[in-house]
Amino acid sequence: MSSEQEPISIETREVTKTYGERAAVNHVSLQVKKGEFVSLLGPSGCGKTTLLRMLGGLEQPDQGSILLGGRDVTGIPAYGRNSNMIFQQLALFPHMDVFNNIAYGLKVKKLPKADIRRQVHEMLELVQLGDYGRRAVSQLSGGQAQRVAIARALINRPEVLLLDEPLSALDMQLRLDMQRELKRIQREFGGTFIFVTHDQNEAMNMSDRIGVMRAGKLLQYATPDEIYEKPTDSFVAKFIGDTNLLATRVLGQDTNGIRVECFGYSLLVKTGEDTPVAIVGARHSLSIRNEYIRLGEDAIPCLNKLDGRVIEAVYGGANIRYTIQIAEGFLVQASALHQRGASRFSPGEPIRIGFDPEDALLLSEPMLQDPAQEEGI
Ligand SMILES: Nc1ncnc2c1ncn2[C@@H]1O[C@H](COP(=O)(O)OP(=O)(O)OP(=O)(O)O)[C@@H](O)[C@H]1O
Repeated sequence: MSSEQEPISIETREVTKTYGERAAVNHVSLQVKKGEFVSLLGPSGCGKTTLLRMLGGLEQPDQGSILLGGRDVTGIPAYGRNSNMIFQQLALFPHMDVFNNIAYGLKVKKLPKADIRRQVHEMLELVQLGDYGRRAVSQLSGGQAQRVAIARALINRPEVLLLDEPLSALDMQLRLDMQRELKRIQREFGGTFIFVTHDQNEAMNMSDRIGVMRAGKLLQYATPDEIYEKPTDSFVAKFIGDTNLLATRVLGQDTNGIRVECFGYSLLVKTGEDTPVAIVGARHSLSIRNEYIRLGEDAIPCLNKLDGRVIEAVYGGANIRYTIQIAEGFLVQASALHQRGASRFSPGEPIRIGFDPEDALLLSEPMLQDPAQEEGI
């Protein structure tokens, strides 16, 4: 089946929401397929929560439309939609036990008691809290409370479950456990989940697709692999993973690739389907992931080689992170696997670095400034 034919769970078409003068969400179009786990990722204030709230009917767009299960639900409030939402504050009913918290949605629908009991038990099994039905919610750990909130949100079998940073209040270890747990639940339940986070690792670990947002715009919507390997612009490249963005000028193009100039070096870059058309003299950012930079003897076979000096070497367990100065104002960050017996380089040491054309990506827009500094990330 082609991706065009796969059923769409939820879709936005050119959705815009403005507060005062400012578009919190600006002409965003995206499609989420049934059974997908999608993350909306971006720095604080980029509009992720506003978009999620519009998907759930808690806010209404000023422009554009939203389709849920193929039906236009624009303008329909949350209670009229077959979606459900989990927030960072879980808001479990404190006076009810776990069973009754989960059963609530079915009781409102006035389902027969036996059906409610059976479905609540199925949900308790799904979230691995089989014996906790009679437990007061005040006696749950943070992770258990999360599971109850998930079970309560799923019991009505929503077309889509919307999650607004539900793990951000948990400590690191529990957060990692809950990431795995949430993925397992989503797989077993077979539902569509849309998850808001500003944590790139969380988004990379969990998602089938990630929507990267900035200042209300959806910059890129693709699989974690694609976003990492083929970011569409310097903001995405910098926000996901660690990368060097070099300011370059196109010298020319031949069958081997595009040749660019950077601080007096002539570098060869591979052309790909997304590579911008090479116009001689045009300025483009070149993105090279820190881990794709080879150091010392490893740089010898590389087609692009530069000479510099180690400024800093930071030991990080599995990796060593080097800052290398190639020229005044030209610093490169490299991350080398820390293996027993492998060469290590010390601050002050001259060093040769290299990279192959296919390990660098020429981005379509010129580098004006460091996007990470601009956003304060
Ligand atoms: N009810 C509102 N009234 C006025 N402005 C709002 C309102 N809700 C959000 N905004 C503004 O819209 C922009 C996007 O906010 P939103 O909460 O969607 O961002 P976010 O990416 O989820 O950020 P965070 O990660 O900090 O929650 C921000 O500039 C915010 O101040």
